[in-house]
Amino acid sequence: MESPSAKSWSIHTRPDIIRKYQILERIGSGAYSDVHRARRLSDGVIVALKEIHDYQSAFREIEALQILQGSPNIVVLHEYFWREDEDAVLVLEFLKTDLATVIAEAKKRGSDGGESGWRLAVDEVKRWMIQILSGLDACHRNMIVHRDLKPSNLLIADDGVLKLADFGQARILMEPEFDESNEISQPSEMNSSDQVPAISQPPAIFSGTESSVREGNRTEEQEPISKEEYFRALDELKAKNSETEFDKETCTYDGDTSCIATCTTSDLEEDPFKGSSYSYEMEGGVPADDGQGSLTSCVGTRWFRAPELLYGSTNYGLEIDLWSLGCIFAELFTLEPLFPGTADIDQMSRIFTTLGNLTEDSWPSCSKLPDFQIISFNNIDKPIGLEACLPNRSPDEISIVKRLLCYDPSNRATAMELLQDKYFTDEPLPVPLSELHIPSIRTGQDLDSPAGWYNNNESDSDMDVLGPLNITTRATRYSVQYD
Ligand SMILES: Nc1ncnc2c1ncn2[C@@H]1O[C@H](COP(=O)(O)OP(=O)(O)OP(=O)(O)O)[C@@H](O)[C@H]1O
Repeated sequence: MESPSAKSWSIHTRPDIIRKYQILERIGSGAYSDVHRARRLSDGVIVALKEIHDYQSAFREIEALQILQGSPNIVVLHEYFWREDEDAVLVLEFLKTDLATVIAEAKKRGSDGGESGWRLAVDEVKRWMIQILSGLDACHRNMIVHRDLKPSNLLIADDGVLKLADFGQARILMEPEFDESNEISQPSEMNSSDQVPAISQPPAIFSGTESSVREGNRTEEQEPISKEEYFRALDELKAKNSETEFDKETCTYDGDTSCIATCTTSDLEEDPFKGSSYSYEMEGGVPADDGQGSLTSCVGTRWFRAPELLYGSTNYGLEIDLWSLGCIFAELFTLEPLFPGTADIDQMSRIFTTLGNLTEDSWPSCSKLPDFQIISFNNIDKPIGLEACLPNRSPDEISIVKRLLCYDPSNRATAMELLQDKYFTDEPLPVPLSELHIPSIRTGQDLDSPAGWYNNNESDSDMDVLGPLNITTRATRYSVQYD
């Protein structure tokens, strides 16, 4: 596969795009995408053109965004261009900044001796949290698991509206309930081969238009569903997943998408503690979401990755996003990443050091996780505890993070449940959007990726306090101990 940079010029040569958009500067790039700011010629509106160099990511992003259109906290997809022989180009609403920048700026204000010190005001934090929860609730109501939630994927508009973005790793776990009143209208000019939900082959010609973008069929206004209903649906899904027929049509190989490494036995064959092991991209393509209904554990960004993914689970659910959310909320409270692991085992060590060992007591059936028998950690007698990681935060704030960072995924609070938490109706009330501090720029760096962070920060790891780790390797098993 060509590198993104090798292809990034191609958008300038696409007549279908330059006929409608004046391409301005490149504003960002991800593992498999280049993003340009552009002006829509018809009305001068500024948009973001996201050129995706990977078929699977493009497919996933378009599919998820079409389902979620209409949800206020999801990035708007205006239209897209996709021809068989070219990269997909998504026309997205342009969003000036992101939550990583909000956190970085607040931290900078603190270090500059600003009055708010090293924290975001509680009423602002609440407004950010509500928006993130609303966006995630929309995803989960549609059985879409985002799989890469992190502050830099939470984009922010000028008016303070926060939107979940970067759905390149998203998966639809099952079709949302069919609701006739929200039936998707296809544009008259599209024939059946153009219909995105049926993508299982490389696209013929896709040029979605605003009118083709599916109305979000479940939004915030919908009736809350109970946790029981939610997990019943999930159980049904998992049962369905185990049937080999499941998902044959839509499950294909990730290939070399922006897959972030997980703790698999193959990782362990290399030294997992190499300080520079920040290269997550899989070489040669890893079979992922294997077409047998299993999902890949190779998703997300390490710091926000749930324990079940670190242990190689391929049968996970929406709850992996809830773990990421717990990490994001903790970071909003402290302005520091909660578990900034330098490698997957270091990631696990940080989690266990804080929350205690993962055992059958904390998560019945955890020993069935694929890599559970392969890696063993020393017994941690006195975990640090989340309270210690969230100094000077209120019991309600700590409780919210605790409700998300549960080992047993079924114990994690859903986004909908958290939206009803009294924390959001207690004083101080969330500020109106207009009172949020919106950074005027984006840091331009993926501050919540290990590479970005380590380029910019001294390590203040709790592991430094604990001393170096000892790793004992046995034939197929790793044992991790603290000195
Ligand atoms: N709608 C948008 N408005 C403004 N900037 C955007 C928008 N979408 C993406 N960007 C910018 O482009 C960068 C890359 O986009 P994105 O994260 O969606 O791509 P990716 O290839 O999926 O990234 P990753 O490697 O993090 O998975 C973002 O960090 C952001 O700076």
